[in-house]
Amino acid sequence: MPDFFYQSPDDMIGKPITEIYENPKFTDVLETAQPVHGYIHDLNGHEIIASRVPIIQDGNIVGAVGKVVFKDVNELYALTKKVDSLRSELDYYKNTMLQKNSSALELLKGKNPLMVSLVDTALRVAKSGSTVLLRGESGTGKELFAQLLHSESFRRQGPFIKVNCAAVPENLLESELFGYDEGAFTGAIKGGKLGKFELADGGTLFLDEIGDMEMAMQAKLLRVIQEREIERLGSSKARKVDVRLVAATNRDLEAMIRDKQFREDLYYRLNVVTLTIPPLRDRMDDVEGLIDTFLKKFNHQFAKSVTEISSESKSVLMKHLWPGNIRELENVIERAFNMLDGSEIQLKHLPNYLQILAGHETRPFVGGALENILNRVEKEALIYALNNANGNKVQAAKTLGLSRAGLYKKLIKHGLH
Ligand SMILES: Nc1ncnc2c1ncn2[C@@H]1O[C@H](COP(=O)(O)OP(=O)(O)OP(=O)(O)O)[C@@H](O)[C@H]1O
Repeated sequence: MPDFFYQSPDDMIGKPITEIYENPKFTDVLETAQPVHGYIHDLNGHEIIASRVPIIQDGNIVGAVGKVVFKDVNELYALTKKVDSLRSELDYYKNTMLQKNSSALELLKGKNPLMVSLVDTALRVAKSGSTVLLRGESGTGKELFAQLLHSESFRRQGPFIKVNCAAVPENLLESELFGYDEGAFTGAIKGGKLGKFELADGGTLFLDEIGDMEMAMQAKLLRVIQEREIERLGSSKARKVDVRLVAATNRDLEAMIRDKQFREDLYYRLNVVTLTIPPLRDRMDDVEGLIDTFLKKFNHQFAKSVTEISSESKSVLMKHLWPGNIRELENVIERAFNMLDGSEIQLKHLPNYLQILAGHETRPFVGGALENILNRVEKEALIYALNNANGNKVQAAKTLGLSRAGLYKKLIKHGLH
């Protein structure tokens, strides 16, 4: 315990506080009667975190108490770092738990031959430690594959850290990935901050939506992949990191390279092993199994016992093209759980855009001229995207990869405006 006052208690008792140490702040509390918690304060050369609280008797201030919460501000910074790292770990375990205790492997095992061989390849690749690029439409299960690559690797005891490159503002991504040293920039937390690369040391770093990373950041990432070391912002010290990289995207990276939006050299570094996850419409033989998985998951989550799904509903689910893939199917089942009161999912528990399929004899892509089929599919995708975005056209346009004007044109064409 540091000596804050450089005097013995006997020398201090009974003296005015202003004679013990220079602290006009402490006397504030006697005047304002307002408690202040957790402020950083220089106490005779020690940077502490303290609280001050008034003592009030019969409505009058009779004194005040000051309490040192952290005797050295660096203790708090160390704690913040620890919390940061624990939070990341917690996210990973929470996610795993949310899969209702099923491992990624259990979930990904399906009937579809394409998937069976993909999971087989993933299991082999998991052990190698090579960088993996996961490709596939949104909602196909790329993150689940990333978890599989981690949990089946020799790094499974290490951390699994995810960064969504599209969700972190461009100017923050660098410090998010590489961290920073104290004083790196205005507003930087004292004591610095660990980046995700360092947090993932000994484990796996999952870079989701890598196609949304800015070119300048891509160059920095490339350097880290090549050197296997990072430099925190504001530091010139290189730090070795032992991280297995898994990246994912639903973007057309090859087209982006042609448009000079994605670096070719980074592409080759990431593309050591590529796993392309098929869209759900190409593996309809897995739909039934997935429905069962989600029934179990939501029975558990909602404490219900839904055991049936009407044949009409089932046939609609087998007919739909699932532009939102497994995420869409999962949402549809979750929505049904919110609607039903009995133990059977019926047509009325499904969203409107699915109910209208009940009258159709076939899937939209069966029968007729290709142009008509594409039109039907397009219309369904529009309805789905709008529905999923709660009618928000800007968001729906973004999901569909259309400009706003482009979306309006298509809505008019299908009479959906
Ligand atoms: N085989 C599966 N069994 C059960 N749930 C699955 C399966 N595959 C995916 N899911 C679930 O579907 C949802 C979407 O999966 P995930 O987030 O892995 O997709 P994604 O391809 O990474 O999507 P995005 O590109 O939008 O990030 C998640 O809730 C996931 O748990």
